[in-house]
Amino acid sequence: MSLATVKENVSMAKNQSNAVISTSTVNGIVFDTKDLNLWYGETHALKEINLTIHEKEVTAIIGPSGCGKSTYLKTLNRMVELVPSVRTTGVITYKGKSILDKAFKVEDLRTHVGMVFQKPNPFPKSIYDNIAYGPRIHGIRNKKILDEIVEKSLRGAYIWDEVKDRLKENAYGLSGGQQQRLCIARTLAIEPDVILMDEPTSALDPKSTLKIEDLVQELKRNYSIIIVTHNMQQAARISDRTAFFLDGEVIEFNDTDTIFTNPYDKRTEDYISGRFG
Ligand SMILES: Nc1ncnc2c1ncn2[C@@H]1O[C@H](COP(=O)(O)OP(=O)(O)OP(=O)(O)O)[C@@H](O)[C@H]1O
Repeated sequence: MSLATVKENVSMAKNQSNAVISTSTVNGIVFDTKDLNLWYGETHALKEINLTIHEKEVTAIIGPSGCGKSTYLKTLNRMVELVPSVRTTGVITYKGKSILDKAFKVEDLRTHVGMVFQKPNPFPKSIYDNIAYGPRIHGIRNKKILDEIVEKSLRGAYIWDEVKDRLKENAYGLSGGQQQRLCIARTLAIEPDVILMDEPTSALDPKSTLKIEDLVQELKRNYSIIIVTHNMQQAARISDRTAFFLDGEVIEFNDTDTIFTNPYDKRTEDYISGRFG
């Protein structure tokens, strides 16, 4: 049984219990955020956020340090709930279903929404086991199927040729750039729809950064990608739409060309031209 079949069965079971994750988007929108506010204790970190994330596009989130970029990203897979003092108001829908509802199981959400972090964080396991980890959790034990998933995921993250002869070696033996592509492959192995990337290249050298940027361009054929970046050139190079955050608010959200060539808000212009941040 493939991972896709396992997920389909889970989805069908959910169907019967009324908490469905649909496979199709509503008007090509994967995530729709309406009037989202978030507080960490007394800190009002997100203020009236309204944003739509479109299918099979790259959406960049830019803005100065502390403006709420990572917080927003982490609301989309509900990782932010790990902070005990967090409180939210407003609505986020994923393919039409409200994900902040308690009825929406966070484990289901995370099989559809993968995440790649700033620092590559492979498990202290072999390259093979890093990729097979998620599918095994989903109950896949068949060696042939696992082999196929491992190869497909590593190919998908453009690292197969570099590691195919050393799958049994510990992932810590890879370079930083290779580790980050391995982590992307690990995300692909759970067959998500959406990949969240929180400054995925900030710990990498320019060559590895370009490889990840090329990879993102390839991945958007099959996935919707949301990337937080401090690197303005990167946002301009690889994204279709860009949201500019400032002090917890979305100041401007538009197609990337417009944001970088003809922003309507002076604060966006000042930020992208390096006057602050
Ligand atoms: N776990 C937390 N507990 C309390 N406050 C937090 C927590 N995480 C973030 N904050 C606060 O929320 C605000 C937004 O932080 P966030 O990390 O989302 O910003 P950011 O734009 O991603 O910053 P950076 O670019 O520096 O990573 C900041 O004021 C920050 O101090």
